[in-house]
Amino acid sequence: MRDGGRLAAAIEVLTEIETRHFPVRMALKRWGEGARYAGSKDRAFVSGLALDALRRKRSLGWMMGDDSPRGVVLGVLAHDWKWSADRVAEAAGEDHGPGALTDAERERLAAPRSLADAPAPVAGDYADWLQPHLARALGADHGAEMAALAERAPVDLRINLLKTDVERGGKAVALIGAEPAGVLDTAFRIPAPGAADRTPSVEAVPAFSKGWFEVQDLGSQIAAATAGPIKGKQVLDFCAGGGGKTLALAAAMGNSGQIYAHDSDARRLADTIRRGQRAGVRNLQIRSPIEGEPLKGLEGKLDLVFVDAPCTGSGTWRRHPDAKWRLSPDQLAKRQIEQDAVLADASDFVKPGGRLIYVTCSLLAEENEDRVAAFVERHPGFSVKPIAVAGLEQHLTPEGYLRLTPHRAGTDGFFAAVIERGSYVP
Ligand SMILES: C[S@@+](CC[C@H](N)C(=O)[O-])C[C@H]1O[C@@H](n2cnc3c(N)ncnc32)[C@H](O)[C@@H]1O
Repeated sequence: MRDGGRLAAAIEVLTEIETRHFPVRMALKRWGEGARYAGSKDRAFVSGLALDALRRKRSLGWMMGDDSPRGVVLGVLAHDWKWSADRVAEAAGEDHGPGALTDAERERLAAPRSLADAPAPVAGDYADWLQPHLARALGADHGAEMAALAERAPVDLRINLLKTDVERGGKAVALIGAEPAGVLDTAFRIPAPGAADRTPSVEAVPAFSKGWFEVQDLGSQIAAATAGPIKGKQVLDFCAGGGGKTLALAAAMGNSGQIYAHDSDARRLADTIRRGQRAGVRNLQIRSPIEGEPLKGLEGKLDLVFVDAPCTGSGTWRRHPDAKWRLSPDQLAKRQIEQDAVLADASDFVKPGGRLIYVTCSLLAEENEDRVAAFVERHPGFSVKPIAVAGLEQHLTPEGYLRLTPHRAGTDGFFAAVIERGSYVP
């Protein structure tokens, strides 16, 4: 495909998302199915362009004086991808392109409106209603944090110590451009690809098939690391989903003790079995809701119950930029109700003296500190225990919670709190 056709395709995908409310992955899939002539480079170009447009929809719309899919796509090319105005004009005017530039578009490409005059939610690319929530959670940094959240994300890898060591694993992932990510020895990073470039297909390398590494955001790896030393322990991953944290916890356990993976959605656990086998995990039991009462008998028995709670995912908007435009105040309120319920349910399984770890990939205090406060208020037998894991100090709040944000930590946004159950049982 020539560039003009690729631009037109990205505009078509964004229009489908706007008018039919499709998630971006589905809109891209539908376009791809109808575009058999498109090669892998074309697909990477179109998806990169559509995702970048979603990341900076409001700020680029402001700069271009046009927040339609076409206006924002032209804005990405000129202001993010740094194409010259002539190159944009040439591509737009090609056969199968989105149509020649208007005089107003040429003018805005050459002299965009200044973001210094834009309201904070426009400059920071988020919905107006989120302003007080983000200002509360991120304080004076919130402009820089939202700018970082509108960037492309790197690909982070976790070396799996059940199958290899950091040295051998590190050499294997160096072949796909990964370098140590910092914070954890086992974390490696492939920088985000630029403009129309593709991320290397990490799952195609032999070391991946051998289970030597997992693809996992550094923030998610650090959230799992808040568990500290857990060799030989009884651990329940209460919201295990596809198993990202389960596998990280299992690696820390070194196949000693027992890890149970549970989720209220049985379909989400299906992948966890396969992933656990590839990763060499031998102490994993899947507790699926298909079994009726999957956790019966574990009440009050676990050393650690890990709750990777359902949340707005506001910390992951670099990877899922369409989700930030779908989030509504109603959904935020609904997630909080679910979080209170899930914490209360999970707490039944913590043994006296054991720990509950509450994690979200949200930046919002309403889903984080507020939920922990509400839980300990209703459960007097539990109290917050400041996280004390070596190497994580710089990412802790004064209360001892983990708070990761894209600008400060270079990760997805994550929150974690350790809550201890008192050892006295009346
Ligand atoms: C953030 S995701 C988990 C991601 C997963 N831990 C990982 O690292 O890949 C939250 C999960 O919570 C599950 N969930 C929602 N409500 C639940 C409940 N009441 N009990 C258990 N799991 C629940 C969802 O099905 C979803 O898989």
